[in-house]
Amino acid sequence: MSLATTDLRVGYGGNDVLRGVDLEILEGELTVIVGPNGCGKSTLLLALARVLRPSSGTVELDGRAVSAMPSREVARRLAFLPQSPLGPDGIRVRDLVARGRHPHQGLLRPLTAEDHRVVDEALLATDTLDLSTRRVSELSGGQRQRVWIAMALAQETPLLLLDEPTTFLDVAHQLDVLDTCARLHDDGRTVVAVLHDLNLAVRYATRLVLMKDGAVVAHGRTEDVLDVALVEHVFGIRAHLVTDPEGWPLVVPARSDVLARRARPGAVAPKALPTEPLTEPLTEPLTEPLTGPLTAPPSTGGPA
Ligand SMILES: Nc1ncnc2c1ncn2[C@@H]1O[C@H](COP(=O)(O)OP(=O)(O)OP(=O)(O)O)[C@@H](O)[C@H]1O
Repeated sequence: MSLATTDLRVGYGGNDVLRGVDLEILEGELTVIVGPNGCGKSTLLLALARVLRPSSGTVELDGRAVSAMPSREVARRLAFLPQSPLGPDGIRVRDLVARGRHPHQGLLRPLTAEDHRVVDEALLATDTLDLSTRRVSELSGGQRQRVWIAMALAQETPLLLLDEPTTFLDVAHQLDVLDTCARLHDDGRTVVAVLHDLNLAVRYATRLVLMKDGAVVAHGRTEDVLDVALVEHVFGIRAHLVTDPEGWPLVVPARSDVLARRARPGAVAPKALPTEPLTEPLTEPLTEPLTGPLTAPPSTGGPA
């Protein structure tokens, strides 16, 4: 299952957002697309999923132009979770997830036992089984997001395109969703996800795509692409590349000029976890209270 774009230009109302994107999504890889707000990540996914028609260039799925493929055939090969999916009014969780089976069902045929098994599996994988009789409209943002992911999983496609699947999720559920992506990848599926958390992207992606201003500025194996100068260029920030205690690379933004004026490094020292019951607050007060205006330049000029 390969997906590739050639000189892809696509946008809205006659204005191209993507400015000639050449990209190959390799089969069996977990590709993560990162880039600043408005750079065209969602637009790229919409074009890959055949929702947006290119103004020029092509998107090819297994060597065939997606624009020439019937919707049902595309839906059997790729599942697409958009950024803000909309479901029918009043639909319940299980019924929404079951809609993922549509490309596999005959016209007006009821769900088979196999369909029900796949729906159950998708609900289980996204920790939404206990929500199955609830109305989707009455769920929290994070619960709803997991239900939509379940629907995409129920489609059982070799290729999954997920636009910000971790939005609205607390950190534990973000990890659950990304672990699910990693498991799907381990099972041989091709996964493409847009993520905003660069560090989670680096942990989970086997391939990384960096976008800026409607163009792909770098793509390749995560370890080859990850470069602090590139991250600084793409996001317009200053950053440090460090290693976390488990050996993972970690991109840490350098403190902003505003933060640099607010406190000196070490003013609030991290404290080890207490072995005794807490008798005092975890945060230590500043040893020297701030007396100057918040906007005053640092007296020391920053860290030594
Ligand atoms: N429906 C639309 N009509 C007109 N312009 C649009 C539409 N959707 C997106 N755009 C514009 O296209 C550009 C790219 O948007 P896109 O949603 O692809 O960016 P993104 O990288 O996914 O951003 P974000 O990280 O904020 O989700 C932006 O300038 C945006 O304003």
